[in-house]
Amino acid sequence: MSANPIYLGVVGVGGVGTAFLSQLARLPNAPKLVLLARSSQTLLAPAPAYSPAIPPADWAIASATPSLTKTGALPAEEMATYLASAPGRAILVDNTSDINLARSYPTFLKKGVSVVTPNKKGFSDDLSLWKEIFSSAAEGKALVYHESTVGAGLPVLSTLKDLVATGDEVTRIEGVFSGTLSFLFNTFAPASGSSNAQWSAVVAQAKELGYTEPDPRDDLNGMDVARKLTILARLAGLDVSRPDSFPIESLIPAELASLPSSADGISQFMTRLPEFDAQMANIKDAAEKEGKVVRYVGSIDVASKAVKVGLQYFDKDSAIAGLKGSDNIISFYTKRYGANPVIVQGAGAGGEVTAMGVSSDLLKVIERLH
Ligand SMILES: NC(=O)C1=CN([C@@H]2O[C@H](COP(=O)(O)OP(=O)(O)OC[C@H]3O[C@@H](n4cnc5c(N)ncnc54)[C@H](OP(=O)(O)O)[C@@H]3O)[C@@H](O)[C@H]2O)C=CC1
Ligand SMILES: N[C@@H](CC=O)C(=O)O
Ligand code: NA
Repeated sequence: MSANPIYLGVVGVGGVGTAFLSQLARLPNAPKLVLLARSSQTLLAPAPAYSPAIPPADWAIASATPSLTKTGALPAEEMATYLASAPGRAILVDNTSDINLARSYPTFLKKGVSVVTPNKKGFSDDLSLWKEIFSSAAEGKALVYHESTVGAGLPVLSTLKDLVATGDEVTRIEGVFSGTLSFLFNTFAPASGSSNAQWSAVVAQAKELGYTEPDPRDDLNGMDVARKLTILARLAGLDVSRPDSFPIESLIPAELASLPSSADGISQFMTRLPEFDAQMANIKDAAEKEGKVVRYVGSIDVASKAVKVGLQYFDKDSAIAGLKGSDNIISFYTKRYGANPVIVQGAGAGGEVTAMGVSSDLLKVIERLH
């Protein structure tokens, strides 16, 4: 451990959070884990010494550790104060998809607590929140990294930031931005061979594999892709006001659109989805009749400020049609690279690959805080 230890708070121990904790345990010179929280419970290393630290292990092991302070859910303000009062620089890792925690990033940042997260909500909601996050970071001399908000651990944001920072002009960004929707269409309507899989069964499989958002309707309604495009558009210099400020094609059957957003609503949705398998089969068949496959894609045209999210047909021998598993493919067209785009491709969802983006961001913050 270095002479100036860094203190870490981690919120969220689901698919990504658990994989992140196991990666944290293997990092050289890992920061001291002093706060670990899930929706209704919080573990703290006792102040004022912030010692003993919490072992970077899964929730069951960490919460069985003696000598930790255990409480219920802590308000974000209290977490920020606890981390900011540690005897060294502190970092919050938010592994939830909670909009309220994301709205509190400015509170952490103004107090000098850096933020690392795969949570898209803070960076894709109102433009005012985006601006407040970065002005608060400047005010608190803290850092913000969110690579896994687009393309999971794939180097999507770092590539775009490097292109922009070195004076290239990004003209267009396009591709497949959802690991879940990629997996669904690659499995349900493969470009080679055939599949008898029912849409609802593949949705259940994507949820089981940890590809979907905590609420899979956020993937199927196109909002997850819209949020990613909002983040990319903003980094490319466009002032997108909100993720619903452009048209988004939803794959949620109209009859299921008004189910509640609660856990019970998710379970009702998953139970009733098989009733609508024929609708998705029709979409697949319509593409097949033209000798093509259907895929869910997005694009940003920087000059016209047009952002599009929805279904499109592709030739079976195209790169997008040939994607496998949960792969994303993201093409950056720029002035410098001309007609041949910079392409980033690989798994775009899953606990381990998403946690990798969080862990590598954490390493960048640690390096830059010293
Ligand atoms: N899964 C993936 O492939 C990818 C995920 N992401 C993003 O990563 C984040 C996490 O996803 P994932 O791990 O799959 O989600 P999960 O649903 O598996 O886990 C979410 C975790 O957050 C906790 N949580 C939720 N709300 C709060 C809150 N208000 N306070 C404290 N803890 C809370 C939950 O607590 P509890 O355990 O008590 O329920 C749970 O531990 C999301 O923002 C997602 O968009 C990004 C890229 C890819
Ligand atoms: N649910 C998302 C997870 C990554 O952002 C997806 O499927 O792409
Ligand atoms: Na990424």
